[in-house]
Amino acid sequence: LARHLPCASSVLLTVPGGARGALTVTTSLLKGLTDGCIKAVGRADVIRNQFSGATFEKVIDCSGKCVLPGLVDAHTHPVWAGDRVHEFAMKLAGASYMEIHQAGGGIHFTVEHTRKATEEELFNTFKHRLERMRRAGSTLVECKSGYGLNLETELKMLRVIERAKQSMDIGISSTYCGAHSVPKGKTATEATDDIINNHLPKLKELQLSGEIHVNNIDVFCEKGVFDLESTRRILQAGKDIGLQINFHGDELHPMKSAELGAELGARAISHLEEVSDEGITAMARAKCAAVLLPTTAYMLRLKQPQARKMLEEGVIVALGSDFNPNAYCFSMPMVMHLACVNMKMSMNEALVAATINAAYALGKSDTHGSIEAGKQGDLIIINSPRWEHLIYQFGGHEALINYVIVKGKVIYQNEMCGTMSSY
Ligand SMILES: N=CN[C@@H](CCC(=O)O)C(=O)O
Ligand SMILES: [Zn+2]
Repeated sequence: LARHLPCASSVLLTVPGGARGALTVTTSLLKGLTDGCIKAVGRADVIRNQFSGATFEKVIDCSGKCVLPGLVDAHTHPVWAGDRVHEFAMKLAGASYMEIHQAGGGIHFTVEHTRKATEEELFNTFKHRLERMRRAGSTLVECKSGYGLNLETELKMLRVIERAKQSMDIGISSTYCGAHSVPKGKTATEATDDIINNHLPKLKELQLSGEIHVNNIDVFCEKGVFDLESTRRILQAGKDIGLQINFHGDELHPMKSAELGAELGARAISHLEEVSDEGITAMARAKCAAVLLPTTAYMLRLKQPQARKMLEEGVIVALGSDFNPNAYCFSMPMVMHLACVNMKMSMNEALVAATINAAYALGKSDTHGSIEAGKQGDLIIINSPRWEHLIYQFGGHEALINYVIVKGKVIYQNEMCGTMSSY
């Protein structure tokens, strides 16, 4: 069924844990998704023989199309109320991200609105955003809390994420990000103590009772937000209750976040525009993934993270949309395009970063991120015989993504894709 699969990239081979893409597969057929998992990948004739007695609920003819792994978005902030389009105008007029933040806008603005919103309102907008992400090809998404900053609202956000995890056909890795900003009225040390003494024990209790299932702990390690010492304390306390460390670091100022993350055994660090050379070496050695966020560097006109140097040094480079009220982008195809043009990644490297390496950043590369027998059947089908069109057609994915399949179930079929290829 599948005519083309993406070709291998050397980056892929650096992924530890035996994770590989479908990229060594020279097959022309993929068939037989049951129990949500891929049963076999191989040549058409071999698979036909192997499954000659089997029946299929649905057979999709992929002649002239490409089958790719579902895209993995390794960094999003999708639960919030109140947009910040007015701040976009301020930034275009010259205000910096930190100027707006320090004047009480930015994250603080969103916190004010999110605290006031009901759980139902937050769930409805979140659901709609996840649907838009799926239509852009994402089948596994990391979702953060972080617009509550007090225990009550952080838990409200985590419950909303949990509800989507249980009820929607999309993979979610959830992240507690109570240290996204220092709440008004508290110092960073007071906020750190509150998180360690109140938030995390409650989280542990809810994890144990099975009410929520949080995967990662996050901190915004930045000058004027949480310094290195507070970051260390929070991340260590999160690790102690079983969460994977996955945090914001070295974005606007060099903080030695990468060095800290490598030392603490972080699974991933995001942003890294200001990472040091030593930080890059430490991340490569510690197999700590770098989650690069091209939309943010673009939107805020930041210096680009050094993707090429990271790749050359063997860092596992992943990509995320960073969807949030500052960077309003749902689309991993757009993110891959920006990564290629602005960060000088090749298209193969960008695809690897948006699939298997992003899955690695979430601790899920054994089950997600590539087309392999035994892995979860998360796929997208592109209406073009060359998969590179997904990146090349900037903003064109709406007409290119023909099907989105999660756990072997078609969850989106695009009526815009007729009989003609979209190229
Ligand atoms: N840098 C910190 N957090 C977000 C921005 C969140 C916001 O501005 O609301 C980010 O990853 O870009
Ligand atoms: Zn972020």
